[in-house]
Amino acid sequence: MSATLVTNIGELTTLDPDARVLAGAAVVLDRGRIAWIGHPRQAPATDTVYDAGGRAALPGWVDSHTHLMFAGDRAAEFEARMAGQDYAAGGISVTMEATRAATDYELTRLLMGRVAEANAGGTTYLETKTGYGLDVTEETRHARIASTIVDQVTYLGAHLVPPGADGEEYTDLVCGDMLSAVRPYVKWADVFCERGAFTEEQSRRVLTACRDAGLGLRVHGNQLGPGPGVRLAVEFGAASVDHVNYLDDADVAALAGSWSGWDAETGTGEAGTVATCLPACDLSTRQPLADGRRLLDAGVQIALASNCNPGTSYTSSMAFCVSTAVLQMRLSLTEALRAATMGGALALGVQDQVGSIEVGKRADLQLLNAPSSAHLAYRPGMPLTGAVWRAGERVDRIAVGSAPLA
Ligand SMILES: N=CN[C@@H](CCC(=O)O)C(=O)O
Ligand SMILES: [Zn+2]
Repeated sequence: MSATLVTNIGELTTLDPDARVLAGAAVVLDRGRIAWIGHPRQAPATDTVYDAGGRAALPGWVDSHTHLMFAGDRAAEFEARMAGQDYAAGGISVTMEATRAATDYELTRLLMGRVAEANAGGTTYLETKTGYGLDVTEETRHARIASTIVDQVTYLGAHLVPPGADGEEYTDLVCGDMLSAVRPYVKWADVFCERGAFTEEQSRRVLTACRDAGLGLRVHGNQLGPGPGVRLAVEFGAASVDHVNYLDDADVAALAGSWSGWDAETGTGEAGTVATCLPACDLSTRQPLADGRRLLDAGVQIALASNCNPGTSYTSSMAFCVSTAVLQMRLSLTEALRAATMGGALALGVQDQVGSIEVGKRADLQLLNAPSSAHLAYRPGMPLTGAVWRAGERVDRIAVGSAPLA
């Protein structure tokens, strides 16, 4: 792989610990890493030069919460919701049926198409979950396929008790044979702790078994109403709790307390539980937007993620999440950019590798078709992604769609 100089960058938002924003900068990408940052006139010689033409550059998005391993869609459910029906966890079983019926080839193609779409929108680091298999064979198949395509895979056997199964027996399976079978392919485990999905007691069993199996933990919590998800996540030292739409003062205090050993100035210390806000999902389910402002003001580290899935958030656009966070959640642009990059990296435990433009980190960056990153919120919905490099390679030019019609 040859070294590339990206030069004539109008505004370089590094999101490094000093929050440096450089005017008229250049970056060298070498062997998949960021090798140099500075003034174009001092740049070392490279094989390739890319003239950014005064465009803005920033780190690639880190999307720490997706459910990309699925077949089929649920447009009819979406339309019914827009006509007034509430979202219910039971819709997951519709996707389970379609996904179980898809071949390995079909699932691989669908997942690769979705990753390509995300890359083309500036996402360079992706987590995805299982959770539409819901039996030992299918959860394992989905985890195996996903592990060959995305950066990190999360085991979500505890997404829904499949139709016809007994909740307690199914929880035993999630904690037993299913966990053993998926274990080689996953780094994290998650549980949907919510009315209509898994109870506090069942969630506790899942988190205990998965922790004992050496997996890092995350929780879907407080999405559809107040509940024990946030409290459990903090108690178990989960890396993140995601959704966080309905929080009481004790939930916010627990999350803030988990960050007491963290130095926000330097971005070092003992990480707590990241609160992951999913604004695209909140809009698509007509839930109140997660109160990222309140969480930040309390000292909680937050992430923004797409939650791309066919039920509640069929978009992988992190730019859309960033504009919504600024326009509707009252985050500053810098707070939103940080949450969509370093916040996601923290939630995935890879803050030393990705999430900012710093020498030594993976060469993940995006150029905007705009002179400053403010345009992401200033011109919402516009096609602002210019060029995207992941580990030093361009990934924005793959013409592949995620939803083949035949
Ligand atoms: N809340 C649980 N899981 C997904 C929705 C999955 C679905 O409805 O298919 C979510 O994060 O929103
Ligand atoms: Zn989710």
